[in-house]
Amino acid sequence: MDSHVTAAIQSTGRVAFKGLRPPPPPHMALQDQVAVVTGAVQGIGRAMAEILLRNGAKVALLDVNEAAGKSLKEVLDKQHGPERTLFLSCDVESEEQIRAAFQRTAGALGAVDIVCNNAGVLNEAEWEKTISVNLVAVVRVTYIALEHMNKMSGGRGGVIINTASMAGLFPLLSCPVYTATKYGVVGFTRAMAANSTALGFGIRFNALCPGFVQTDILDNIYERLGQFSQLSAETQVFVDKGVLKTSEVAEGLLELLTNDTKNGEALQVMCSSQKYMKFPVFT
Ligand SMILES: NC(=O)C1=CN([C@@H]2O[C@H](COP(=O)(O)OP(=O)(O)OC[C@H]3O[C@@H](n4cnc5c(N)ncnc54)[C@H](O)[C@@H]3O)[C@@H](O)[C@H]2O)C=CC1
Ligand SMILES: CCCCCC(=O)CC\C=C/C=C/C=C/[C@@H](O)[C@@H](O)CCCC(=O)O
Repeated sequence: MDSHVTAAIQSTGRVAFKGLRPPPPPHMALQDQVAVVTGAVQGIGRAMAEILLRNGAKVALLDVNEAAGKSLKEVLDKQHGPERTLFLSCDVESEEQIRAAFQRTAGALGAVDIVCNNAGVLNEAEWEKTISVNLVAVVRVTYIALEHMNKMSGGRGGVIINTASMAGLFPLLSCPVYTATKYGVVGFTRAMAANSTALGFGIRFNALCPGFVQTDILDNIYERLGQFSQLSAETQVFVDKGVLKTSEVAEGLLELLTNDTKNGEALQVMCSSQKYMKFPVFT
């Protein structure tokens, strides 16, 4: 039986039907934790911000899209109260803007406990931009986050979750550069996790690897694939097999945040299941 249904029966004493079931109880571990989410105003990032807020965290929403950021903040203020979120216009390609965003978050919401490196783009024609946002910026944000969170330099530790993709585990032939960035994110995450254990950062690092998700990234696939657009039909075949809702990806985030046994893992989020990637062991 679905575990949410089981939980609903236990908490209400009656059978809850799918679609009518009450929301799961909040994870107390996230209560009043301070999270920074990049690419937070729409798509997967927005669903991440929403699940964090529902579970009691305070969230700094970082994004380049100022108009969408301001209107999302208005919506979230009504649901959770104005003191629970902060919208910060921030381009993750700018070290200066990231530093300012972390300072403002710490000042307004408190010391940062959680970072979700989620901002990403897919444009095989502008492939240098794709590497810059999807991989270089993940490293940049992570190193600035370490200055705030590393237990070895006065921080209090925490969790960093990087949004990779199934394309970081299995190559998507229509977008080789996007695939390379996501393999890079998985590799960086695993290396930082091992570093953290070796050097005592007190920070867990994990990668979230969704399959196709219903967001704007799936619009205009043909244009996004540039010289590989002839393969768009092949990619569309994969898309037609099933597309996730952003809320399903957010459930994967919750698992990685709250399961404190996980460090250096890549969680595959697919339509039929969630499972941890089994990596070969190097001896
Ligand atoms: N939609 C999908 O099928 C999948 C998406 N992903 C990954 O999930 C992440 C989120 O993507 P989606 O929600 O699908 O896309 P989306 O396009 O809906 O959202 C991306 C967000 O990132 C922001 N952003 C882009 N460049 C930025 C920058 N330089 N600085 C700050 N913010 C920036 C955008 O303004 C937007 O709000 C990306 O890393 C993507 O690669 C992973 C697997 C599947
Ligand atoms: C061109 C649009 C890209 C959208 C952005 C993404 O990151 C999409 C996700 C990329 C790849 C998805 C692959 C999904 C594969 C699964 O359907 C399955 O074939 C993999 C099964 C692996 C397993 O079960 O071991």
